[in-house]
Amino acid sequence: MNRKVGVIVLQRVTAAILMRDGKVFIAKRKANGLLAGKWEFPGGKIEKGESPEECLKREMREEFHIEVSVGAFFGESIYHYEHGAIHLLAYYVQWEKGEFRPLVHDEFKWVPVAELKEYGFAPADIPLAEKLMKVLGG
Ligand SMILES: Nc1nc2c([nH]c(=O)n2[C@H]2C[C@H](O)[C@@H](COP(=O)(O)OP(=O)(O)OP(=O)(O)O)O2)c(=O)[nH]1
Ligand SMILES: [Mg+2]
Repeated sequence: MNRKVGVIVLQRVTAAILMRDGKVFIAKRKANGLLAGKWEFPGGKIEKGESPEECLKREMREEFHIEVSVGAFFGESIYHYEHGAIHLLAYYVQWEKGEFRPLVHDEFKWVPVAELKEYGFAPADIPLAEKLMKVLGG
């Protein structure tokens, strides 16, 4: 369920922290639409009756054509955009099968954690990227 904070409703959104060989998977949002051209940890809005884990599996299938398993909770961030407030929930995910195919993003990349600061992330992601650099950035 989305959480109501006073009159504000937080839209719950999942984000995947997917690592391979010390690099993390990030994706660039489309050049048009919300947060155009910003980098993000891919995922999406949690639908009614869905757990965050189920949401991430669905989103990674819909957006990259891959199957993942979802591991530990990594961290969260609340951000108030003009288009609404979001509660971003990040989980470690593991690739299981399928070839990466960007179906809704303009681009994706595997980047060394220490280089995350060079990318223009969606504002809600910045605390998560910073946490990742602190935990894994070496
Ligand atoms: N997936 C994702 N969304 C993010 C991140 N950071 C961030 O601010 N957002 C915002 C953008 C949107 O306001 C909201 C939902 O993201 P989304 O556009 O991926 O939602 P979705 O996949 O369910 O797509 P749609 O059905 O709305 O088209 O969360 C992030 O790291 N990952
Ligand atoms: Mg999405």
